[in-house]
Amino acid sequence: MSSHTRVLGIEGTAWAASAAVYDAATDEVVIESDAYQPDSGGIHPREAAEHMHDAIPRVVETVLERARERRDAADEPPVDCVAFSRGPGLGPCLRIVGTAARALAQSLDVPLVGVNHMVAHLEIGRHTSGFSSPVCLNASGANAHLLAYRNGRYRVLGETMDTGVGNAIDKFTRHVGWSHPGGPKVEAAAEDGEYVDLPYVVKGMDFSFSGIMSAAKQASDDGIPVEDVCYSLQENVFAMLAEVSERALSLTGSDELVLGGGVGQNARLREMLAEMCDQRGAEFHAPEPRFLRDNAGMIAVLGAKMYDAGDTLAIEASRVDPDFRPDQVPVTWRPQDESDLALGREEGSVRGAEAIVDLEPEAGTVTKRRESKAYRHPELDERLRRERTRIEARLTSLARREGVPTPVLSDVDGREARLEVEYVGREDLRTALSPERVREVAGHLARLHLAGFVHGDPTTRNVRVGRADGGRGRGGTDRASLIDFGLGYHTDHVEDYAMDLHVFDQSLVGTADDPEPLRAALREGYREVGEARVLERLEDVEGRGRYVGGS
Ligand SMILES: C[C@@H](O)[C@H](NC(=O)OP(=O)(O)OC[C@H]1O[C@@H](n2cnc3c(N)ncnc32)[C@H](O)[C@@H]1O)C(=O)O
Ligand SMILES: Nc1ncnc2c1ncn2[C@@H]1O[C@H](COP(=O)(O)OP(=O)(O)OP(=O)(O)O)[C@@H](O)[C@H]1O
Ligand SMILES: [Fe+2]
Repeated sequence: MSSHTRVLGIEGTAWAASAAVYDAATDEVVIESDAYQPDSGGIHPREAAEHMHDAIPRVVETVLERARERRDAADEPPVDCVAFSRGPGLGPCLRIVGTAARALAQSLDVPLVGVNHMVAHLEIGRHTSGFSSPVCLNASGANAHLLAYRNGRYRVLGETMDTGVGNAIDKFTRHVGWSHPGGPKVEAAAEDGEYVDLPYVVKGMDFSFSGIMSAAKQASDDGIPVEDVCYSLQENVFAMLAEVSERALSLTGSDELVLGGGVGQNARLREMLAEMCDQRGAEFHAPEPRFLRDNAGMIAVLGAKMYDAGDTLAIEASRVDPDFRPDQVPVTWRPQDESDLALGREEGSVRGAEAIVDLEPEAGTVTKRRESKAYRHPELDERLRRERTRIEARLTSLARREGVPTPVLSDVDGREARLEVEYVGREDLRTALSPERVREVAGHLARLHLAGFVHGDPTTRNVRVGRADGGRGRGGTDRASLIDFGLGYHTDHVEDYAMDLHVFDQSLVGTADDPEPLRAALREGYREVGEARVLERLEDVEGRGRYVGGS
C-alpha cells in the first residue's frame, strides 16, 4: 500500500449513515455515524432512505473537515478517492449513497471505488488481525456466511438458507414486543436465563434459522420465561455458527478465524468462537465493535487497498447492486496464487471438525471419538454427540447395503460417543479431485437418496479415494468411499436431497482451483443414477436470493 493514501469511505446499506476517512500512513480511521431508529417494527426501506438523504451530507462533511486539516497544501484534494458501499443492501438506501458518492468524487476530482459491503466486513478483520489467510464468519443483520479466499475470489463455503442471523433475532424480539434492534436486548435478557431445548440445524456448512425461530416464538407464547428463551436462542444459534466455522477451518486446513458483522458485537458469540479456536489450536480475531457493526471505516480501509490496486470505477459503470454477492468480486488487492487452503497428508491422530480420529492404516482401523466441545452448553453437547454417533453407525451400514462403499463398522460406544471402523482409501477427495471421482460420488449420493436418506455433510473431506495401504480390507478396490454420516437423516423431501447436493457443490467450489468442470460432473453423475427433480430443485436452492435486505 502506498503509505500516504487517504480515503473517504461512505456507508449506507441499511441503518447506518456513516462516513470515514482512512489515512494509510498512520493507519488511523476516523468514523462519523448517524443511526436510523425505526419508530416501530423493523427497518422500513423508504424511511431508512430518507434518513440517508438527511444524514449522509452531515457525516461526510464532518470527516472531510478533519481530512482537510491534515493535508499538506491547501490546493491538494483532502482525499485520494471516494469509496462507497455498492451493495448488498436496501435498494432505496444504496441509490442515495451511490448518488452522493458520485457527486463527491466529481466535485473533489478524485476516482470512485465501489466496495462490496460483505467483503468489507471480512477485510477489516483481516486488516486489524494481520492474519494472512483466515476463514471469515460474517454474522450481520441481513447475512450470515463463511468465506475463504481461493484463486482470486472469496468463495462462499456455507451460508444461511433463510434469513440473516441478526434479522432472525430481531424478528423474535419484535414478536415479544421489544424495539429494534433486538440483538442487544436478547444478549442482556440471556444473562438471567436457563437452558430449554430448541431446534439445532446445520447441513454441512450451511444452516437455517426458521425452525429455531418459530420454536422460540412458540415457547414464549407458551409461557416459558423470555430470559430462558433468549438464553437458549443464543446458545443454539451461536453454537451453530461456531460449528460451521469449525467445519470451514477443518475443510480448508486454515488455523485463523476472523469475525465480521453487527452480531459479532455479542460477547457470547465471541466467547464461543474463541473457545472453539482455542480447543483446536487456531487463532481467533474479532475487530473492535466500531468496526463490526455497519460503519464506513471498513469501506474506507478496503477502498484504500482497492485504490492502490488500481481497482477504481468509471462513473457510468458505478450502478449499485442490492444483491451483490461477495463471490462476485474479483479480488484485485491480494496475490492471485494466495490461498486459504492448506493441505497436508494425514496420519496418526487427526482433528476433524467434530472428532479426534486415530488413524491406523497398518492395522486397517480408525477410531473416532466425538469430543466434548467446551463452547457448547453441556446439555446440547451431550445430545449432539450421542445422536450423531448413533446415526453415523446406523447410516454407514445402511449405505453399504445400498451399494455405496463405506467403512465396515467394528465397534460402537454411544455413551462415549466413540466408533471403531475400517480404514478406507488412501487420501481425501479434496487432494484428489477429478471429474470422474466427483461423478462417482454423485452417483453414491443418488443411491442414498433413492433409499430415503441423506448424508448430511458430503464435503470433499468426507470422501476417501484410492487403494488403502497394504491391500487390507477394501484396499483391493479403488472406489470412492463415503465416511462421516453423523449429520445424515431419513427423509423423503426432495428439498433435503437437493440440499445434500448443494453442500457437496459448495465444498467443490471451496476446495478446487477450477470448480466448474467438477460441478458439471456432479450433475452428470447424479442424473445417471438419481431423479431429475432433485437436480431441478438444486437450481432452485442456488437461485434463492438470500440478500433480502431489511427485516
Ligand atoms: C447489508 C447490510 O446492510 C447489513 N447490515 C447489517 O445488518 O448491519 P450490522 O450492523 O452488520 O448488523 C446489525 C444486526 O446486529 C444485531 N446486533 C447488534 N448488537 C448485537 C448484540 N449485542 N447481540 C446480537 N446481535 C446484535 C442487530 O440486532 C442487527 O440485527 C449486513 O451486513 O447484512
Ligand atoms: N474410515 C476412515 N478411513 C480413512 N480415513 C478416515 C476414516 N475416517 C476418517 N478418516 C480421516 O479422518 C478425517 C476426519 O474424519 P471425520 O470426517 O470422520 O471426522 P469429523 O470430525 O467429522 O471431520 P469433519 O467434520 O471435519 O469432516 C477424514 O477427513 C479422513 O481424512
Ligand atoms: Fe453489515
